[in-house]
Amino acid sequence: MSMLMAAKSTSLFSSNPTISAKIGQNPRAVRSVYPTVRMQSRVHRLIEEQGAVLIPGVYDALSAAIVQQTGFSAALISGYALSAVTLGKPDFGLITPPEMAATARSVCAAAPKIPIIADADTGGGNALNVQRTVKDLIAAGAAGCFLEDQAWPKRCGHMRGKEVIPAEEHAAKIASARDAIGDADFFLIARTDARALSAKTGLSDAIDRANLYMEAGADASFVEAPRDDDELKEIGRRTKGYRLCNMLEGGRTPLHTPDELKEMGFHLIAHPLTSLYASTRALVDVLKILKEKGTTKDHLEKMITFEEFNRLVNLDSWYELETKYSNLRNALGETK
Ligand SMILES: C[C@](O)(C(=O)O)[C@H](CC(=O)O)C(=O)O
Ligand SMILES: [Mg+2]
Repeated sequence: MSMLMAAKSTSLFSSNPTISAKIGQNPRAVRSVYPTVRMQSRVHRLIEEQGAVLIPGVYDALSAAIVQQTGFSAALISGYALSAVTLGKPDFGLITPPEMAATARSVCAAAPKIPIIADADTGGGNALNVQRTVKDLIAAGAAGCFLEDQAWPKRCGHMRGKEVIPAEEHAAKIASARDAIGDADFFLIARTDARALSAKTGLSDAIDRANLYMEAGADASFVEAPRDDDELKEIGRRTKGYRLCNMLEGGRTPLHTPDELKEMGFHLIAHPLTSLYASTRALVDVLKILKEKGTTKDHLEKMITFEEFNRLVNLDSWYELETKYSNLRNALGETK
């Protein structure tokens, strides 16, 4: 747990029937349920150190190990990418929370030095389901999650045909996630997909939702799929607290560097699909060559070498362990 603990989060929402009742009558009553100063998590610390944290997406242990070895200070497990590598299917609400938690376990083990943020999609149902989902991710070693306000089954934020649940219902899910987090070192990112719902009011609805979710207990907001730089800047000006910006190659939002996005007011810069799209491109290209030519002998530059790959998975350390225990076994045999 972080040494920078500023103040413990207080769980008033579930324990205070007056507040619960008020929230039932008036969604805005969720305001100030949580104190603004909460425990400093690993992700808070990174934001404080770097201003804007660049976070590539991963989808399995190997991609996570590569991200860590490349020197990134955090990674996120993309639901889109997990659906692709697990099922070979689009991000259409097909992946379940236990599948994400199982992936989080192997990803966190493979990249133990960096915080891992998991994509919790809609949290697996209502405010109660959210608690199981968040606790499973914490147990898996994750350092945070996204929780979005799409109706289930959800779909990728840059695809057409999205729907959202009422803002107050998602605010209650955020408050429930905050309760489930308790004192754990876990950063909660509330995402809204409302921008896509109306050309006229979508952006201001999304900004209002982001602010409501912050008041309900999120650590950062994530307005999905803004369409241009003016929208990015407006989100930076009008939403409270920390903000995530999603950089999807081929998506609706223009791509920018972390410095440019920091200038516009963003603190977490997600690149969820860079690894998936790059590895898929590489596979498509090299398999085409193999199919056409029947051999890769003139195209070895398309692949990592045997030596490089073995270094990546730290093969030497396994030889060292093998030697250590076979020496021990031999030494024990000699003392008989
Ligand atoms: C970030 C995201 O939730 C993911 O699953 O990676 C996706 C991907 C993307 O379209 O950027 C999403 O935005 O829905
Ligand atoms: Mg997703």
